[in-house]
Order: sequence, then structure tokens, then C-alpha cells
Amino acid sequence: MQLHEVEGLLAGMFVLKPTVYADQRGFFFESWNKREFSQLTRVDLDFVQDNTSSSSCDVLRGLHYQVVRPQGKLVSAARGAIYDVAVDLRRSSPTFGKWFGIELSDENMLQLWIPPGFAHGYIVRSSVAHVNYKTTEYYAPEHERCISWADPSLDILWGQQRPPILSEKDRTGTSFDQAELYK
Ligand SMILES: Cc1cn([C@H]2C[C@H](O)[C@@H](COP(=O)(O)OP(=O)(O)O[C@H]3O[C@@H](C)C(=O)[C@@H](O)[C@H]3O)O2)c(=O)[nH]c1=O
Repeated sequence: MQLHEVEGLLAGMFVLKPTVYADQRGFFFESWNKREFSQLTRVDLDFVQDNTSSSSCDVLRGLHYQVVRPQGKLVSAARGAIYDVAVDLRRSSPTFGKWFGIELSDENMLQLWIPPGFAHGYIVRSSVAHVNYKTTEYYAPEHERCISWADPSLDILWGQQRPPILSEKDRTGTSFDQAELYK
């Protein structure tokens, strides 16, 4: 695993590139190694939940965040390609209110670490995408909130070719102005 240099990362974010061992059978990589992550980033993490979702092209999920128990997320695409986006909701952060986006795919195998205090979402760019993410807090539906992916003040460039496919919840996200911010 190594740190992958990317421009525009927001405070506390990291992009990691796993070391991939390929042979005639296929490939192998460690998708999570607590000790190595900690040595590279100086951040100690204890994940409590692993999530997997499958979505078709043009599906957009987000922008989601959890109040009371904010979740840090380590996100990657095991199949296909997504454009992954996170918005900094921490008032005291030097990158408060900014968004960052990166393509995560089964080709680049990149992993994005999003610390607690961000809203998160992604749009699917391939015909199907399987997204995996680890979280530092359990899912708590009563604490889940959603900011509109299309909020004009955020002006996120999703690069969508067609109108995205959204859940009912994601169609009715709040504006960034109404978001419940973190300290
Ligand atoms: C997120 C989540 C959902 N669920 C259930 C609730 C619901 O019935 C079904 C689908 O949930 P959602 O529509 O919220 O799934 P989804 O829109 O994929 O929500 C996810 O979006 C991305 C962008 C994130 O960052 C995640 O933290 C999460 O909010 O799965 C769980 O049981 N545990 C979970 O951790």
C-alpha cells in the first residue's frame, strides 16, 4: 500500500493505492491493513462495518452524512467505475464547504479515506459498479441526513451524461445551507 498523490484533497483525506500481486491466476492485494494505514497516514482506525452496494450506470447515491455519530469511510470500487465525492462539513476545517471528487475503479484500485465530518456520494460511470466501504461507526438511520447532490452553492461537477437515477431520499436532499454541520 502506498499514498497516492492527488491534487485538491481536503483536510484529513488520503488516497491509497494497494500493492497488487499479479500472476497467471489473476491478482491479489490487501484491501485493508490497519498497521500499514497507520504508518502511512498517522491515523489509527477501528472500522466497525463493511458495506457493499451494486448500482447501474448513472445511479447517484448521496450526499449522505450521519449526525451524532459521524462515520469515517474508506471507499473503493471492486467492479466498474464511480466518481466519488465528499464535502467537508467541519466548520473548523481549513477546507470547510469544499468538495473533492475522484474516479475510483476496478482498474485504478484506488481507495479514498474520508474522515468523519464529511457528506459522501458517488455517481456510477460504468454499466455496473460494486462499491465497498468500511465505516468507523455503525449505520444509524435516525441520524442519517442528505444534502442535495445538485445544491447550487456546492456546484459539484459530477460529469453526468444523463439525468442521474436517484432514490426518493436523494431526490429530496436539503441545501448545503440547511446542513447540520460538525464542529
Ligand atoms: C447505508 C446502510 C443502509 N442500510 C439499508 C437501509 C435501506 O433499507 C437500504 C438502502 O439504504 P440507502 O438507500 O440509505 O443506501 P445508500 O443510498 O447506498 O446509502 C449509502 O450511500 C453512500 C453514498 C454512503 O456514503 C453511505 O454511508 C450510505 O449512506 O439499506 C443498512 O441496513 N445499513 C447501512 O449501513
